Amino acid sequence: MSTFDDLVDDLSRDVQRAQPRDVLQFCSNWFQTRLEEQRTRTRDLLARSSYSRDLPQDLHTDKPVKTPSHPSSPFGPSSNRPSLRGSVSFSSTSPFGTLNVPGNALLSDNLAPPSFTFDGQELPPTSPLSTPNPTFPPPLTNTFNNSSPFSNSSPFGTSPFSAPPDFLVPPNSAIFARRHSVSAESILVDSSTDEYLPSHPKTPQQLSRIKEAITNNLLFRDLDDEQESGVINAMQEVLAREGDIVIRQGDAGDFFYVVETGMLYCYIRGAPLPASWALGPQEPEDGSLFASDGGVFAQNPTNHSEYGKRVAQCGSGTSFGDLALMYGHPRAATVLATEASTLWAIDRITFRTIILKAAHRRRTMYEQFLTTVPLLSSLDAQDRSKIADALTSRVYSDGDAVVRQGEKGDVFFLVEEGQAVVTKRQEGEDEEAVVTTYKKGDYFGELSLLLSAPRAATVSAVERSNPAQPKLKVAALEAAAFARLLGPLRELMERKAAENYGPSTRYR
Ligand SMILES: Nc1ncnc2c1ncn2[C@@H]1O[C@@H]2COP(=O)(O)O[C@H]2[C@H]1O
Repeated sequence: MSTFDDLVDDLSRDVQRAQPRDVLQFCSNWFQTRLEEQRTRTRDLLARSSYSRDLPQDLHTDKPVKTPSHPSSPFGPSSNRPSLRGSVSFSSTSPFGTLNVPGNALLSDNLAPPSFTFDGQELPPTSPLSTPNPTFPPPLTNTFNNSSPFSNSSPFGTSPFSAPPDFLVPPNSAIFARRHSVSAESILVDSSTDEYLPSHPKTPQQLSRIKEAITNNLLFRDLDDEQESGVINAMQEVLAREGDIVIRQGDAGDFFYVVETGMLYCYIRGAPLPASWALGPQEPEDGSLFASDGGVFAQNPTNHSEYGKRVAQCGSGTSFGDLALMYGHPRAATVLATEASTLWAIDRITFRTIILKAAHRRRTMYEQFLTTVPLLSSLDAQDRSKIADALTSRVYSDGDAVVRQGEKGDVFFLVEEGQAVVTKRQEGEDEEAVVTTYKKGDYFGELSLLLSAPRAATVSAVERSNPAQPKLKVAALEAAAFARLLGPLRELMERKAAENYGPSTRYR
């Protein structure tokens, strides 16, 4: 098949899938994106390799246009995937598979790959946007290399799975790293607004179950009401049986999942992946949605004989499956239901056009704010982006305390809007005295984190004299993120503490 034929097939499939209102614009964007992606990949490969013979053939020159020997539908073959998966189909054989459609060009050029290790340890994949998993098992020792994820003995000859890097490059270190922030890598969000978003009607009971499941999920924190209902509308209830393989490592990303009930384990195995996996997800013969692992995991839950080492677990309220959709990589891990689980699946388009876009908007807003914070002026834009991704906003009513003297401190705050007042009770005194006030761009709450000591003062929202003034709004940074992201500013904060606070602080 010629490159032209491949392109037309892929475009047709994507037009059919996206059902754009403005078809011409969609096609124009589509080709433009493809062109940019191909050029980017060529540049990347050239940068990595001094020998052009290492480049995949399609990056040198297009294959000649051939007249099809038989008439075929411009919309190509339809997916034979089960219903859930069938709603977004992928070509597993085309080097221009649909992961590279407009809006899915997730990897931009000139990216410094994020750190793959943390505290000297290699870490399993964790989404920067997902709810942190408190029960994370021990760190994974990564055994991946940068060659194809699939076995070289692939029976598929020149299939893209055994070819040199393409858009389906094997997951690089980025995928496996604990991502401390989205901005460690560039994520291009979909610009198109005319994407067709699926809608699956829900009963009131289902709606309240979903609401409950997403309450503490960070991925949903940036959504306004309309966006949230768009996502909820698009969700499909999926029941996974014990032993079902919901996601298999190396497959293309199609859905993102929120766990309502149940438990799933994530496994990673070293490369090369079995050649048979290159065929993509196989439809289970018994007609069920997911293939089963046949109970193998029960024999050794921490080390699956086929899927590798257990690296994470996902219980109620958590989510998984976002990385491949965000970064355009193959699935970084296999996710297996260890008990009957109720999941809510969100398709790739909805995930990207609503959830990622909201996250992106939020990040831009924080990045802008952080440029106004004097404390952070020595940091570069990338460092500020990382901080932006770790922040969450909180708004306080007049008089409400953000932190109280004597309490344990595990959060650092930046004032986004409004004013705060600091009061402190000195030793031997009953009365609290006002010691200072804070305005936009100021920070507080660093002392207890720096000193591992209780809060040294109480910080509250001021009583506003004019209700038209903004309420106190602060951006909160959890202790772990504070240590990680503001570590370089420790000395500066200590010096400021010595200058600004009374003798009760150790820095004086
Ligand atoms: N005089 C002060 N003494 C101690 N903390 C102060 C003072 N003025 C402002 N603060 C801030 O109030 C915060 C209370 O929580 P932390 O002790 O974590 O960090 C403290 C400082 O950021």
